Amino acid sequence: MQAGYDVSQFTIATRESRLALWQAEHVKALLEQRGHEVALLGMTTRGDQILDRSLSKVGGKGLFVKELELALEEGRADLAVHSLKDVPMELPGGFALACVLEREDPRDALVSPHHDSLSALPQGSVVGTSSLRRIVLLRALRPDLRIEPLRGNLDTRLRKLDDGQYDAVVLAAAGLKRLGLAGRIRQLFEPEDMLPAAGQGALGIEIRSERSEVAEVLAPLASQSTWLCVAAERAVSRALGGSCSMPLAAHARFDGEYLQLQAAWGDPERAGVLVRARGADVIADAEQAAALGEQVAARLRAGGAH
Ligand SMILES: NCc1[nH]cc(CCC(=O)O)c1CC(=O)O
Repeated sequence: MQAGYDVSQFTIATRESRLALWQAEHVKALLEQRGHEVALLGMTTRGDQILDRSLSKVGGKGLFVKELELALEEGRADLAVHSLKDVPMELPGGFALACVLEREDPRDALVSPHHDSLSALPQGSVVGTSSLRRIVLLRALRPDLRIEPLRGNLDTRLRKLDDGQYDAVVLAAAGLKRLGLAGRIRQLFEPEDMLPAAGQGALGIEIRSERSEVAEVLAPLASQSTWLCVAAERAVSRALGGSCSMPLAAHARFDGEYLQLQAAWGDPERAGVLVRARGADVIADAEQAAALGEQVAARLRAGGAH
């Protein structure tokens, strides 16, 4: 144990969107069940403030985590809870992903006031999303749709849909379910049709690497099977230098022995160019999972991804 830290009491740094607060409260409750005292430190990040431009244009995933990392660095908080999908592949020096919790539904969902599925949308309907991954995958399924930018937290996106600005929007099922909004889902896309982003649906807990006593407290919250899946998914993204400006999808399934990994890459410059690759192997640890991810990334590259 390190001097100067009280290991029975923890502060969680969190963004203040309803989803981020739900996720932080979830981890708080899990730690409290184990007898720890936990406080939340809410903060606004640059990613929450910039709502008029797509993430890929303003600096990517790191925008949501930097302020939280500063709080960890300055000792104002001991851990930060993130949607793993928003966590960059390489953390800055001194920070570590201590724990990944069991994944919620990793699928994308269609929400629409008047239509039951993507295929039921009339020709030329307006679909809202700013995710480059969702844009290229939607184009592959329905080239006739008009895809319009949509940013903001979940509540903002649903409000814009309800205001009539879009015929449908595509959102992560996990966020909707966590906020009690599962009733708004009209269609859950099978991963084969709309391959999820690396880490989608999983929560990751970040700490300062030197705080091994915090890592020990978090260890019992971890899911080994989710850890192996996201190790493979994130390795695909890391190998391709993935960022928000690259349309990239990676999704793994693990049956306790065998890990199946699928990935897709779209050309940001040339609409319609979509490369898919897959791989599978018996996997026993995160290094092997990452190696499988690198293999699948190499297959994407061989198919034209760069
Ligand atoms: N990029 C924003 C974001 N980050 C995590 C989630 C949802 C929940 C998750 O994947 O854990 C969302 C919303 C969305 O993509 O619809």
